[in-house]
Amino acid sequence: MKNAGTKEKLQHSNSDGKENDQLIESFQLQVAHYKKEKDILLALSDDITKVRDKNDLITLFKKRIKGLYHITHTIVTLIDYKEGSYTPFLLDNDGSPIRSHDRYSEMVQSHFSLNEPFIQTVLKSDGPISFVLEDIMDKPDSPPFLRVNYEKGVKSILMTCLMKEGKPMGFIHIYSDDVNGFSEEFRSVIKGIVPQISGAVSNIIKNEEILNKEKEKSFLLDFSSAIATVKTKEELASAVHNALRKLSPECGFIIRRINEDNSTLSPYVYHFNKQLDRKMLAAMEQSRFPINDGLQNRILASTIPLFFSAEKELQRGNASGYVQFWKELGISNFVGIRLRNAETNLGILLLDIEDINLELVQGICSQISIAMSNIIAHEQVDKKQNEQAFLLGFSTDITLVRTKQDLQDAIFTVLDKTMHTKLAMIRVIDDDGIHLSPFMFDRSLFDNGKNDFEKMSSMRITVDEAYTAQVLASKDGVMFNVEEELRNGNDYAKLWKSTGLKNMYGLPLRVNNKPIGTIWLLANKLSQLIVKGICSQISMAIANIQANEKLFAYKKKLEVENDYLKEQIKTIYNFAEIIGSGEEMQKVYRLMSLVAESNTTVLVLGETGTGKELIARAIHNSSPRKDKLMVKVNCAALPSNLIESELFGHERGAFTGAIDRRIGKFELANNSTLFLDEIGELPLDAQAKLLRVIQERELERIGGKQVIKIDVRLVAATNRNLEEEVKAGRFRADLYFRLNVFPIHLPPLRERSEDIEALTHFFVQKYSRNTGRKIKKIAPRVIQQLRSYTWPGNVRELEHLIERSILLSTDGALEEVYIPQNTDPGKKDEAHLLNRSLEEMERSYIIDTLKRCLGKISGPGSAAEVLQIPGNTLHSKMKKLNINKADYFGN
Ligand SMILES: Nc1ncnc2c1ncn2[C@@H]1O[C@H](COP(=O)(O)OP(=O)(O)OP(=O)(O)O)[C@@H](O)[C@H]1O
Repeated sequence: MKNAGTKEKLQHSNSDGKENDQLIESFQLQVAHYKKEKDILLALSDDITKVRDKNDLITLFKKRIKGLYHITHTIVTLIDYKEGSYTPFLLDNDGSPIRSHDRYSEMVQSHFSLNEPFIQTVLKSDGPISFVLEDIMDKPDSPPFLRVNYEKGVKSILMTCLMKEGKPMGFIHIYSDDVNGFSEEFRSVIKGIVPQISGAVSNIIKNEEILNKEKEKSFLLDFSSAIATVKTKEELASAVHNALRKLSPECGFIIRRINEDNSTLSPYVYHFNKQLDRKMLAAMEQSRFPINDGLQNRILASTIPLFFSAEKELQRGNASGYVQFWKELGISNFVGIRLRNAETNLGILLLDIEDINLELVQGICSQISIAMSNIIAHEQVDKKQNEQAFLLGFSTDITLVRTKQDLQDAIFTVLDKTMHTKLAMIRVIDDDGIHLSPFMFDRSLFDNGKNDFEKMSSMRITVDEAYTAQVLASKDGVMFNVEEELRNGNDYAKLWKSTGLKNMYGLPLRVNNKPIGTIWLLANKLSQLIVKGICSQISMAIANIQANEKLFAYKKKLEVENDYLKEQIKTIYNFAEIIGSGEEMQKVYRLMSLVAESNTTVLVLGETGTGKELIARAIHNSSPRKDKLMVKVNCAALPSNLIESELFGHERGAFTGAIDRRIGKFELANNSTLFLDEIGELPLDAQAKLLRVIQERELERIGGKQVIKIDVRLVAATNRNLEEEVKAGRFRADLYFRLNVFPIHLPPLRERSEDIEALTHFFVQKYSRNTGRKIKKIAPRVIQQLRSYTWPGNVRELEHLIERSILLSTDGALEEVYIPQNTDPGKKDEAHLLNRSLEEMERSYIIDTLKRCLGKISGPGSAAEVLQIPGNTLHSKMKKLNINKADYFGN
């Protein structure tokens, strides 16, 4: 249009030379103008091609365009079609007046509507379009930035669309403080460079996207390597905090974990940059927030992060205290994302953030989920190990339990201190099999409800009582929720409630699968493993205490009926082959007579050579099983690889070398007695197998499939201190329990020197017969010598000594015995002796001798005779050394 007009003018002014000259001049000016415009365009387009990022573009506006034309500032906005708005993308407004406007930062962050008439005009215009601000700024719907500019002295604006693939992608806004600030040339230049600037902006956006993607990738890589080393909750909290800080410095977070009840969530780890009220925080940490609160359940069900407003949640009626808490902290909006490993929901992540990069947060969440599953798995393993260690400790404590008081101490220590659990009651089933009597309880528990407790604990209930029956019928016990029971009208629950604990656990106590009572524990929570372990230990201990109590009662009774029983022992039980009638052996006979006829397991304890096997045989021979042979296993003599096959037998081909089927000792002893000699020597793995067979009273041969029921009475013997062995971990506590049902202690020979004479006669007779040397007389000196020796090898040693001495005897008389001079125990004593004064040694030697001579000071068989000093001398020595009757008859 412009060119056509100039040509017309040229043709009209041909007649007038001056006018013509002017025209030519004007034409030349125009041409010069176009040339300049073209040069500017060329130079600018050259510069635009070099634009790589936002800064380059800003420099282009700031330095190049501002250098050519008088403008105040330039802004590039981008269109968001989804939102129907446009928003600032790039600002060249360094020295511009509007920076000092109050609403400047608001403008920079605003999204302006695409629907308003002003911007619609720009969109429809073919090329740059300018406006005088005063004309348009106050029209309804005009964008506020027009007025903001005007208020800072800006007068006009030139706008043009940036295009991408034939569609507007944004706008260039150019401002001037002159009402007619935009010349034709300027418009033309801007129009000329718009396509290139559009291209440059597209490239910048693309580059920024790539850059952001790279940043995300490296962020996630950093986070994943930080989280790979996380082992504890604390480390997880700090890894998440460090990562989130990079995304948004003020971002607080909380991870909640789904509780074992599967219906609530509790805080797991968290971090807030706010000042938190400690009390509130502690309350929050303890809380269990129901999953189905309309927020947590939505997060857990959603594959994508969800945005929430605290205010709206409260309006909606979300009753979970945490929303109010968050609001009070000043958190108005937050994002919730589920934490899930494989198909399992672990918990949720809540972020105090308004704007998030979805992909990034999802990446973070999957890393957190993995770390969390690992930590939980670790925690579970630790917990199991602790529980097992705890049970082991408990089992050692229980091993030492002899009395009710011991058991009470052990239980209270363990339950109260370690498990935060209270023993409400142990009831045991009476002999009638119907009633249950209170056995033990923690009185302190019921301080608030003393009367109720007295009333209830004195009640003798039966096995049919509803709660007891339910517990006895259960496999692993029943848990009663105190509140629920209270609502259901359970009379006991009032009492339970007074303790402040949440649950009552009723558990059956069983020995050999036979119910012996119930135990009632109050706790907030109890682990299955611990409950089971403790119950079986306590059951065993109660059974042992009961057996001991019965034994004690029997003993008492026996003392009263001593004479009668002595007679009975003689007539009914034939322990003829056992020599010794002193007080110590009488005690042994009494115990034997008590247990012989039953099927009770007997544990014979005593030093080597004290006659344990002899006692075992006597018990068998006095039992109803006497018609079958007693089967003996020497546990110390079994090669470890054959123990199992020896005890339980094997099938043909069960292992290399198993050519034939073999019947084990257990099977062999069916309906008879199995004597397990030297049981303390049995290796631990064999102990476990033995325990199983004893418990279940059935076995399978190695390599066999058939379960064989056995009816075997067990008698075990050892010269070891099994309690010590249990403590040292060499003997299983549970096996010890099974064996220690009825212990019989055999006294060492040195403690029953009153039997030495009878034993000597017995062995002299036995070996006279065997060797054909008839001994008619034993010198009294010999007996004295034998009584004064300590007999570390006990009766066996005496037996061998007599056998040897007979061979060396002459003339049918035993005049001499060859007692060893130095024995090991003597050596042990040496060190002890060296530390004692001569007087002390003399004193204790005289007391020992007096004891052995049953207090006889002078005359035949007396201490004076043994010491080879006159009786008077011994008397005066005793006086000098202050030896009284009580010293040698005291114990
Ligand atoms: N009171 C006794 N009367 C008669 N003989 C006895 C008596 N006590 C032990 N003996 C004899 O002493 C020897 C050793 O006894 P036994 O083998 O029963 O002892 P033990 O305690 O089982 O020994 P170890 O612990 O070494 O196996 C046997 O010959 C036994 O007959």
